[in-house]
Amino acid sequence: MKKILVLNGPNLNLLGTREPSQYGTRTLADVEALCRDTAQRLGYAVDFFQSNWEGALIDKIHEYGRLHQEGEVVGCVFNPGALTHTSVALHDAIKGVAGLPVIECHISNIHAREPFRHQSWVSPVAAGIVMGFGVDGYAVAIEALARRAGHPDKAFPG
Ligand SMILES: O=C1C[C@@](O)(C(=O)O)C[C@@H](O)[C@@H]1O
Repeated sequence: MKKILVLNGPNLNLLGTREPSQYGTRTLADVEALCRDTAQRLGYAVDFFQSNWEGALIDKIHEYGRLHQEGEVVGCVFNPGALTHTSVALHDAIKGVAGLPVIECHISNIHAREPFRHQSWVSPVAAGIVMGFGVDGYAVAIEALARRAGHPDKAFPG
């Protein structure tokens, strides 16, 4: 079964208790279950990873860039957290593994928030962006990757 990497950056381990008015009450474990269910329905497996460390996220992007070239991985759903707004290194990592489709995913609509959140270093190198749908956005991003990978019949049922 081909894989989708779901990658989460800093502070997303706190989901459930972190600013619930902004991010809701579902935990990262709930997000993982949602991602696994959605991917399984579409015929994919999920590798799920969270880190508060920029370098660990960069290493994962490099690793899954290689796995994508080998045909094992169809893409990555990436919520970079606050690194979205600061990290040229993540921008370069995604650019450096050109070919790995990365869907940038945010729980909140970053454009409806503070001005410092309006800039994303990831957007220019993303295959697509999902934001503002709460944690359901992860499922939307996985379905979008499945469509990209050539299973339009299985994506967005109903
Ligand atoms: O950590 C996060 C979460 C976030 O990426 C989101 O999912 O809405 C938005 C970022 O601005 C913030 O720093």
